[in-house]
Amino acid sequence: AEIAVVGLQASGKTSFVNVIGSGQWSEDVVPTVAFNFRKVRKGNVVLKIWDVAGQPKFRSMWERYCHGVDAIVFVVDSIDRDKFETARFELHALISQPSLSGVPLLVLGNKNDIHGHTDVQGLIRALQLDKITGRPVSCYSCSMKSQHNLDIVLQWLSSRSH
Ligand SMILES: Nc1nc2c(ncn2[C@@H]2O[C@H](COP(=O)(O)OP(=O)(O)OP(=O)(O)O)[C@@H](O)[C@H]2O)c(=O)[nH]1
Ligand SMILES: [Mg+2]
Repeated sequence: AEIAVVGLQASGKTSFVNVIGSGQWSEDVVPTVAFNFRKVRKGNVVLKIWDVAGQPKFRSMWERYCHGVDAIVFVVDSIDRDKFETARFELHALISQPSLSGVPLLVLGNKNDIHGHTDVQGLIRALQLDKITGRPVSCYSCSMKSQHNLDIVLQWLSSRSH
């Protein structure tokens, strides 16, 4: 399956790819410039992953990397409520692109190892995920640090392969 990982800066996209790619968790990850590409083998599934940068100047590139993938993974920092509104805006702007119609969407509420994080119900409300139609949409709360829920995330991604 080919997957694009997008979301605001510091939400944990590169951490996600590192953890599922090599099991490697680190506190210091450098902010991504443009994108990284990585191939990850899980059982008999190969995931081709575009890890795209989240800083504002890179967001106009998201659509290009999402075009033609089997799934879009949108990572949210579930502790950083001040950024939910921007995340909602960027997510809806992205998926409203005609070129991305119907592409399955997985929203990850990351950093749930931190006390006070927003749960799945809160994320669905804050990001208005219930307004998204015409594609499969799932939302999980997870942590790259503790690896909580990464098994179901991988299962979801593997089921997108053909
Ligand atoms: N506590 C905690 N910190 C996390 C988690 N995931 C990522 N981080 C931290 O969040 C910071 C940003 O992580 P990155 O993976 O670089 O974020 P990114 O989304 O790739 O950022 P850009 O490349 O700038 O778009 C790093 O300091 C990580 O260690 C998590 O699950 N829990
Ligand atoms: Mg990154």
